Amino acid sequence: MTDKFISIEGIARRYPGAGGGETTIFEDLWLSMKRGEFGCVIGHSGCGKTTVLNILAGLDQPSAGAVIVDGQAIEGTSLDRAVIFQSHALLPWRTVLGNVAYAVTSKWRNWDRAKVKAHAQKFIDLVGLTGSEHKRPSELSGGMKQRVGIARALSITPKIMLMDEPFSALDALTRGTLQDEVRRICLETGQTAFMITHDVDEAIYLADKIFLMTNGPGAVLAEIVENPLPKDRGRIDLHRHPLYYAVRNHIVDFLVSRSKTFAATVTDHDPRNVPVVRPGKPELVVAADAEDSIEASWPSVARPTTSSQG
Ligand SMILES: Nc1ncnc2c1ncn2[C@@H]1O[C@H](COP(=O)(O)OP(=O)(O)OP(=O)(O)O)[C@@H](O)[C@H]1O
Repeated sequence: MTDKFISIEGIARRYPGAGGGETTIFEDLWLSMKRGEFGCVIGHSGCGKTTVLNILAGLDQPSAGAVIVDGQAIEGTSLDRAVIFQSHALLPWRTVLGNVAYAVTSKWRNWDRAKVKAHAQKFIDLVGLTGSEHKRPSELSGGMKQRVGIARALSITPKIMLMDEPFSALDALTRGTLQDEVRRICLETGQTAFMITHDVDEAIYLADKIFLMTNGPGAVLAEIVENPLPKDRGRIDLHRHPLYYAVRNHIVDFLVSRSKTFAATVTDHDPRNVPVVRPGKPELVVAADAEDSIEASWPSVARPTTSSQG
């Protein structure tokens, strides 16, 4: 299937360097996602993850290349693409309801107050904040603020939800609960999501695809890991799945060693055909179209298989 809902096509980002030259953060980056997929980007600090997300959001422009979303090249920001940052960025003088309603009104300017309120309330309920509608951000915990950010993002029914380490400032318990919420909502609503994380387990729990970037400057998308765990995985027993360590070890090994040595050791890397890796999955899959038909046949652990993202 070649349904590219998001298509990042050969983007680069360069900045003026010291001494009049240029620093290339990343170059010739190609990446695609299907509608309803959850993608996570993993890579070391400075490789350009936030830059890629900002370009997708329309907050930054690539020095080369283009980004196509739902068949249209993106130009600037759009209510089709909602961003959730690490810091919640709520309006401090507005209540929970006021913050969400503000976003709703910016999308549907001709809606009357009752309609805006009912719509905002639906998303406040969805993220578990029923009863806190009239609290201001200063009266909320970090996790609650982030829930408001999620409700606000979802309330404008974006085509893509973009998240830049949304849970990294939260304690482990709250982070886990919010991961569960985001996963549930994305599965229930078919939301397409693109998220940056440094947390390997978070990526394995949430993502369908995990994009591995090498170290910058001059970073490249080295591999796309297709999550071999079943869709109905749970956070608590994730580590008990027979394929869990295969996928986890693969990603950790990339971060610990291959992300640093990639440029020197992989001489035939084709940025347009980045290897798609399925750790632990048997060597059955060749074409993306064939995947659905074999999806049910999870085996015991085998070695990783690769194809190309096409
Ligand atoms: N406006 C700018 N001018 C010059 N360099 C910049 C600018 N913005 C970002 N950079 C550089 O681009 C590189 C990539 O930054 P980016 O924030 O995208 O990395 P990241 O992978 O998200 O890092 P982290 O994991 O630490 O958040 C960094 O080296 C950063 O210093």
